[in-house]
Amino acid sequence: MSEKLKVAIVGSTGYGGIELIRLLASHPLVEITSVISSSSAGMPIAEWFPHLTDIQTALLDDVDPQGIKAKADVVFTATPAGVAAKLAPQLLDAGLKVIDLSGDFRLQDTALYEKWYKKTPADEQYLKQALYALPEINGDKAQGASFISNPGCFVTSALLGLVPAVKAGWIDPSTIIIDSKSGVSGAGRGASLGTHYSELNENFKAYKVNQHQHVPEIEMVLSEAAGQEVVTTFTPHLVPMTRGILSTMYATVKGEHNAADFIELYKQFYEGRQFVRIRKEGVLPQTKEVWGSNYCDIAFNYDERTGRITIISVIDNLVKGASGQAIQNLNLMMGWDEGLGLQFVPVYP
Ligand SMILES: NC(=O)C1=CN([C@@H]2O[C@H](COP(=O)(O)OP(=O)(O)OC[C@H]3O[C@@H](n4cnc5c(N)ncnc54)[C@H](OP(=O)(O)O)[C@@H]3O)[C@@H](O)[C@H]2O)C=CC1
Ligand SMILES: CC(=O)N[C@@H](CCC(=O)OP(=O)(O)O)C(=O)O
Repeated sequence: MSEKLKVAIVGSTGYGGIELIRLLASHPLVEITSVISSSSAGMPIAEWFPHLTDIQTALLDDVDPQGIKAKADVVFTATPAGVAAKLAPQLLDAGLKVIDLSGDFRLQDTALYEKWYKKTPADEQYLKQALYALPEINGDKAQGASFISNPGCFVTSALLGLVPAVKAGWIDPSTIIIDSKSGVSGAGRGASLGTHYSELNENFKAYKVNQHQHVPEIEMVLSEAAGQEVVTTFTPHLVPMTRGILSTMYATVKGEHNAADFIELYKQFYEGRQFVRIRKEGVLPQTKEVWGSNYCDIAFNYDERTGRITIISVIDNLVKGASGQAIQNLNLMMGWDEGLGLQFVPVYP
């Protein structure tokens, strides 16, 4: 058998990094050769995360681009906003291929990044090198890429549900409203006031209404699909569950199209793609039905009284919303089947 591709993970002790380790452990063509930590180098990762005992026995490495290059060919950066903006250029200069899970390279417009992320943007020279890749929408461009920017979790759930209808001109893009609910692992592993148990348990709240950093990313892709500038209303919510995003999208239908027509349109659009499943009419998706998997399940309801379509999508934020999608992008980058190492049946119940 030919040698496996060597990959490294920066941010391996965070939720996205730990999920990369879980998923890549059964990837047939990939070997994790370095797990990296900015705060705990030298420590065995399994000591911190005992669920990795006998699975990932390596010691955590330093964040050292040359050292990473000595061990790996591809590196995932699963780091907080602002970190990859500085680190990815060093990794690229060291000769590594990079897949960044953060928002640092998703927006080409640096002023837009500064406005929504409130961080210093990446150097434009490196921004231009990044390919923003949502596999089912523009994944055909990923093969041979050296630097991929992975989409956001809310963004993935919203765009997979909206792009086919926008591209077909079946909905009025100016009427789109996106209402998303996320499990708390979406906020990462770090403790914060808003995410600890007694604040979260038995609670349900909206946050960053029309101010979430995913707004410009959603609008960037919808505008391209529509061929005109699209602005949207986006409200994220935090739900007291660990994993999962459910997005409900509303829009006014243009022309005569009912739910059955939408089902047919989406089936055609996603034909041959492994990870988008279109539901039968009346079978609404639940987050549990994609838990631990790379699937995005989508359903439709058309209301004749209002002329609006309601589109509901579910994903696991840590898989299709982050690490699974990053591996799907790695597969496409390498020219492999996009589903390699990702064909998990959702965990149920
Ligand atoms: N959680 C989710 O559902 C999703 C997350 N994302 C994005 O992916 C990225 C990672 O998210 P997530 O794993 O949840 O976040 P976490 O906060 O759980 O983990 C981030 C990790 O980054 C490491 N880190 C922090 N600062 C640095 C630094 N200066 N240099 C190198 N490493 C650093 C930390 O580990 P250490 O101290 O060991 O270095 C930490 O464990 C974020 O940008 C997030 O927005 C995107 C989609 C979904
Ligand atoms: C529940 C929760 O807090 N979710 C995170 C989404 C994290 C994410 O996807 O981060 P990027 O900015 O890298 O896209 C949030 O709302 O900020």
